[in-house]
Amino acid sequence: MKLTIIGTGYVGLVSGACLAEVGNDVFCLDLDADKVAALQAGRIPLYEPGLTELVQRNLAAGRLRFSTDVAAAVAFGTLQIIAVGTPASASGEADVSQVWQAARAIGQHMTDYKVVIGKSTVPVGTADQVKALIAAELAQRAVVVPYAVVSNPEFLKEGAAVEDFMRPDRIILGSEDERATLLLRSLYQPFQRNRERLLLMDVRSAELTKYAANAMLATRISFMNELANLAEVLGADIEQVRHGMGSDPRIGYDFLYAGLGYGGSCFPKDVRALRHTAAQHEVPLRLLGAVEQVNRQQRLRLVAKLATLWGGDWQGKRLALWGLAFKPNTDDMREAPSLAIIEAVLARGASVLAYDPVAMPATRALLGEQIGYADSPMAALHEADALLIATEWKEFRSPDFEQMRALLRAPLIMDGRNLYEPKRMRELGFVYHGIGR
Ligand SMILES: NC(=O)C1=CN([C@@H]2O[C@H](COP(=O)(O)OP(=O)(O)OC[C@H]3O[C@@H](n4cnc5c(N)ncnc54)[C@H](O)[C@@H]3O)[C@@H](O)[C@H]2O)C=CC1
Ligand SMILES: O=C(O)[C@H]1O[C@H](OP(=O)(O)OP(=O)(O)OC[C@H]2O[C@@H](n3ccc(=O)[nH]c3=O)[C@H](O)[C@@H]2O)[C@H](O)[C@@H](O)[C@@H]1O
Repeated sequence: MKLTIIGTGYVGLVSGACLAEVGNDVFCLDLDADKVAALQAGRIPLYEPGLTELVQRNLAAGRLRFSTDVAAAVAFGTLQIIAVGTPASASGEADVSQVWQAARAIGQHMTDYKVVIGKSTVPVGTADQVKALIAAELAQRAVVVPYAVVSNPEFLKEGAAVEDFMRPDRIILGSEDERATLLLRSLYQPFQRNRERLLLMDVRSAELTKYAANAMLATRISFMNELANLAEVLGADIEQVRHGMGSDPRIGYDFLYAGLGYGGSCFPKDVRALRHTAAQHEVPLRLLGAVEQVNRQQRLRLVAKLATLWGGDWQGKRLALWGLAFKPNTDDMREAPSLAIIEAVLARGASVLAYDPVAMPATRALLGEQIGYADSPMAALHEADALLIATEWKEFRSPDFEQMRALLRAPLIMDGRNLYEPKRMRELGFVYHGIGR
């Protein structure tokens, strides 16, 4: 099939590369000329396991192309997949201006049947507005061209994006147009393995499903973080509680890890956007208000603990920080808990020496030399008064504890991801604080 992806960010690039991999002819449009030039040369502007090989292979095979040419992009695909950003605006509302821009471009240039597919996460009603915007552009041009608008939200996770796209748990399709539904069924047929994974529903329900899923996962995380704080004062261990809870199939093990709160480009903005939509319709989502509040506090949980340990005396202290990215296997720093931690530590007058296997360039672009960057986890410990772990990268799981103790000025570990066994750490001579244990 010939298809166009509008917006070649995380979702657009992964979708485009995966759809090309199964044999489609894919045209990726982006307005960012530098990004497009890099992609044309096979350079990927983000860190995502497996993506570089996938893009290079499909570029070489001629199934994948990158361009800034809007007219050519609209002319190319029968399917026009909108995957532009929908960041939070100051009020928390999703800013859908990039979606409007994409819709207008389609209306301005289309000359034959198009299925416009909303893949960006957008408030309920956006597909209807996209439809109206295209209609207005066609009216302006005084032409009649048939088209359908459907909703097909994306559920991939950063760090496992290629795998998630290639083997989705489910594909949500909001479509009220039979011809469009048939085309999308055949587009996704190669990704369905042994069973039907495509759930067909009306457009508004599909748009809401995306927010509902992210809000539910964020709720589980805040629930566990709040419970962890209780476990700590009760002398229980949240890790053991997590195992006990997860073994009930009605609860399940996924997304029950207590930690430093959720970050990333989606949970924070989507929870906010859903609350905003609800408030607009005077249906307050009280639970989600608490989910956000718990999350904000959780990011600084270990800084607050450090404050009780260090008292008011932070001047001249140095914190070693392992992990900057909001989660492992990505260099994405959007809403990373590490940023809130760094800000609080610097504000109190201490310094930070950080190490992250991939996110240091992205952090430097944001923070410059406000913090130091180490070449290795061990180098970050040099003359540090404590180590704080903010991201559970695999390479932090089994370090040389003897060497760590020798390097740290004080053997204090604040483990925001519960990587180690508290008892063992104490036996090794560390003062060890995890989350909820
Ligand atoms: N990042 C993720 O893991 C996931 C994101 N989503 C949703 O997918 C959408 C896209 O997210 P990301 O890929 O992270 O965004 P992003 O910000 O990484 O990429 C968006 C891209 O669109 C381009 N763009 C903006 N306006 C354009 C236009 N009019 N024409 C062509 N290109 C344009 C930008 O230059 C940028 O490269 C958002 O709605 C997000 O909520 C959904 C699932 C997962
Ligand atoms: O809409 C989106 O963009 C995506 O948002 C999340 O994906 P992502 O943000 O890439 O990463 P997650 O693995 O979900 O982690 C999000 C945050 O929650 C935290 N988390 C996750 C799981 C857990 O048990 N505890 C926990 O604190 C992570 O550390 C991270 O900061 C969803 O998992 C995807 O399904 C969705 O498509």
